[in-house]
Amino acid sequence: MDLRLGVNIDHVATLRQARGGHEPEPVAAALLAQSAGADGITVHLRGDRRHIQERDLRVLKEVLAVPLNVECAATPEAMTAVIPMKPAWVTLVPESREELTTQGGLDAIFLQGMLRTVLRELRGAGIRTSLFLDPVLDQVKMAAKLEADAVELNTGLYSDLPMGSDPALELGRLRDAARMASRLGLRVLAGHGLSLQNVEPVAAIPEVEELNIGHSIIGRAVLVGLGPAVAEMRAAIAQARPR
Ligand SMILES: CC(=O)[C@@H](O)[C@H](O)COP(=O)(O)O
Ligand SMILES: NCC(=O)COP(=O)(O)O
Repeated sequence: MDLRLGVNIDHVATLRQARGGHEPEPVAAALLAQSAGADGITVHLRGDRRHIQERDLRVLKEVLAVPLNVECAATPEAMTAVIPMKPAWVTLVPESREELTTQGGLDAIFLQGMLRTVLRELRGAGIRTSLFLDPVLDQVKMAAKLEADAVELNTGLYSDLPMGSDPALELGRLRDAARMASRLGLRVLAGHGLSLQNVEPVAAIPEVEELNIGHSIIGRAVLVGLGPAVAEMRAAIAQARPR
């Protein structure tokens, strides 16, 4: 199975918001990433609107040829903002205002009642759904029970391992969760904190169809340009999973 690369462009918008102006333009970044081989574009519409804005979703939806995946919290406010934009995918993620970045996956077991309602609303609007989950088998089983289309396995714990520590346990959890999700008929994505240095073992998990990668690609793009940064990541993935 080919491994798709979704490029998250949130941090182009973070830089724009730092000055409150128009530059850099995240839509231009998305188009450049698309030309450089991104199979999809991901944006996270946070409740505090610290980076991506509704206007970005509107314009991205209009101009992109590849699927748009919008990450957001499972709140009425987010649904009101996102559903009318009709992105191809919505990924529900946990969110808290104080966090620097997403801390862990959704607790789909604890939140099952609320998630059932939100997933039904998204499906009713013709939007495919994904849950951002830690690689925990019971969480994956709940995603299948809730009839999500996909899970995105949180690679954050793996990515945050201190340099030199043994990644076997975290990679084992990711492999087991990916196998379980695929067996239950869910599409399997993975992401958070992936970089050129750590992507290969995750890309080698056969059930994973797509990786969503943002911060490291945009960080690299500041140095080498966005097209080369996307191309480098594609090459790293291809090494782990030859087409
Ligand atoms: C859910 C996830 O992993 C991404 O949304 C990531 O959090 C990027 O967005 P932030 O940089 O705003 O955390
Ligand atoms: N869902 C993960 C994502 O979109 C990108 O996360 P990161 O690479 O910015 O950590």
